[in-house]
Amino acid sequence: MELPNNFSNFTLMLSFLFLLVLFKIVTRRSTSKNSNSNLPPGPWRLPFIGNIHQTIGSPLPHHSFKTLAQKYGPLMYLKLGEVPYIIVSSREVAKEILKTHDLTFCDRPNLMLPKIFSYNNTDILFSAYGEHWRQLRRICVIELLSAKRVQSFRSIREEEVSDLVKSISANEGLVVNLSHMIFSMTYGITARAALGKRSKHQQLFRSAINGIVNMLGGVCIADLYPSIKMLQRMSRAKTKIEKIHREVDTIMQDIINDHKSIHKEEGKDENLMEALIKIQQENEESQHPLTDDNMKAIIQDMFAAGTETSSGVVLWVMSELVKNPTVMEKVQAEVSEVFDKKGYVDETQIHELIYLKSVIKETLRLHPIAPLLAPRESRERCKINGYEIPAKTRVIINVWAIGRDPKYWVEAESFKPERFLNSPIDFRGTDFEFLPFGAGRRMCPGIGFGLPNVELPLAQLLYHFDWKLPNEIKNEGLDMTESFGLAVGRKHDLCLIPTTRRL
Ligand code: HEM
Repeated sequence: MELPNNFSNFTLMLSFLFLLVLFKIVTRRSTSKNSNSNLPPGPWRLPFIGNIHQTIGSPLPHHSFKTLAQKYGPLMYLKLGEVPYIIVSSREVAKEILKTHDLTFCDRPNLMLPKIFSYNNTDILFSAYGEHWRQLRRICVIELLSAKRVQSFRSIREEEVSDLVKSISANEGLVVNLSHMIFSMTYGITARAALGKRSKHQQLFRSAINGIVNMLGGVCIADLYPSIKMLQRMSRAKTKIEKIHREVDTIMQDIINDHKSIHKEEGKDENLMEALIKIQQENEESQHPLTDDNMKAIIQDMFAAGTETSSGVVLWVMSELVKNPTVMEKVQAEVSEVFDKKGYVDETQIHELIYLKSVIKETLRLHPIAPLLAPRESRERCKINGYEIPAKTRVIINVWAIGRDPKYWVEAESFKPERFLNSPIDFRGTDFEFLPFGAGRRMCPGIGFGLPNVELPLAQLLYHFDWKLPNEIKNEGLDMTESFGLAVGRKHDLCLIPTTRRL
C-alpha cells in the first residue's frame, strides 16, 4: 500500500491535529448515527481527518471495513480526510448500487497515481464514465477480449504452461517457488498475446509494470485532501510513478513504432497491439480517432488488470488445495479421469472439469483478488435504503466480507467447493453475494481471457504433480496471510515440493 510511506511523512501533522481536537472529541463525540443529516450510519469522526485513523492505517482495509460494518451496518458512511465514502457490505445493498443505481455509481474517482499511469485517465479501468470509456470498452469487449480472440491465443497458453511444467519437472523433489513461476507464466501469456514475440525490453517493462501495479493498490493522502494541492506536489510516490511511467511509455512507443513499421504476415493470428493499430488506421478520419496514447493505456490495462489477478487466483487455489488434502485428492482424481486416456492435458476438455471449476469458485469466494473491487464514485445525489448519498461520494463494495457472510453461506469460513456443484450461483454479476469480477457496467471485461489462464495451469499442475509443503510443515499450517494491493495476493511466496505423478 502506498499510504504508509506518505503516512509516515504525515504522522507528525496528524499527531498535532489530534491533540488540538482531543478536548472537542470528548465533549462532541458524534454518535453512530449521523444525527444532523440523513447520511448512512458510521463511526464517529475526528475533525479534519474524519475516519482515517480507524481505517487506512490497517494493512488489510477489507478486514477493518468488515469489522466496522458489523457495528454500523451494510451501508456505512465514512469520511476519509475531505472525501465522503460509503462502504457496502451486503448482497442487498450491493445490488442497489451495482444494478438498480448502476448508472449513478459507474464513475471512477480521479486519483493522483492512477491518473499518471493511465494517460490522464484515458484507459478503461480508471476512465470516467462517458463516451471515451464506452468507445474503449466496446473495443475491448468486441475486438480484444472476444471469445474468438481468446481462442486464437490457445497455442500461446499451451506453450507457456508446458514450459512451466518442464521447469517444475526439472526441480522435482526440490522446493520450488510457485509464486515466481506462476507469475512469470501468466506474464508470458499476456506479453505474447498483447505484443507478439517477447520484446527486447521485456525485463525492464515487466519490473516497471510491476512497480506501478504495486503502487496503484494504495490510498494516497493527497487523494483524501483534493483541495490541498501542496500534498500532490510533496508526494514522493508521484515523482516515482512519473519516472516509471516515462520509462514504460518509451518502451511502449518503441513497440508501437516497431509494429507499424513491420508488415504483418498474412494468415498469422493478430496480437492485441496489431488489432489496435488496425482499428486506429480504420478510424483515422472518425470523430474519436484512437491515439497512440490510448493504445498504450489499453495495453497497460491488460497487464495491470490481467496478470496479477490470474496468477493470484492460481496461487490461492493451490494454497487451499494444499491446506485441504481431501479436496486435492478429489480434484486430482477428476483431472486424471478426464485426461488419462489422452495422456496429456490440453484445452479441448477443460470444460469437463466440473469439480475444478467449483474449486476455483470457492477460492474466489474466500479470496477475491480485488476484495473491494475498483473504486467507484457517484455522479449525482441518490437515495439508497432511505439514506442520502451525496454526489461525488466514493463507493467501496466489500465483496470479501459479503463472500464470507454466514447470512448467505453455510459454514462461511470453510473451504467447501461442493457448495458450487449443482448450484446456479455464478460470478457473472447477477448473484450479488458472489462478486469476484464485480457487476454492472464496470464489471471485469476480462473473465473470458482470465479463466483459461487459471484453468489450464491448474489442470496441468494437478495432473503432473503431487504437492507437499517443505520443512515438514503440516498442511493445515500453511500461512495464508494476505498482502493488500491492486490485487490481493499471498503475503509470502508459495513454496512447495513437487513429485511427479505422470509426465
Ligand atoms: C481471474 C482474473 C481476474 C479477476 C478476478 C478480475 C477482477 C476484476 C474486478 C473485480 C474488476 C473491477 C470491477 C468493478 O469495478 O466492478 C475488474 C475490472 C477490469 N478488468 Fe478484470 N479481473 C481478472 C482478469 C482480467 C483480465 C485477464 C483482463 C484483461 C486482459 C481484465 C481487464 C479488466 C479491465 C479492463 C477492467 C476495468 C473495467 C472497467 O472499468 O470498465 N481483467 N476486474
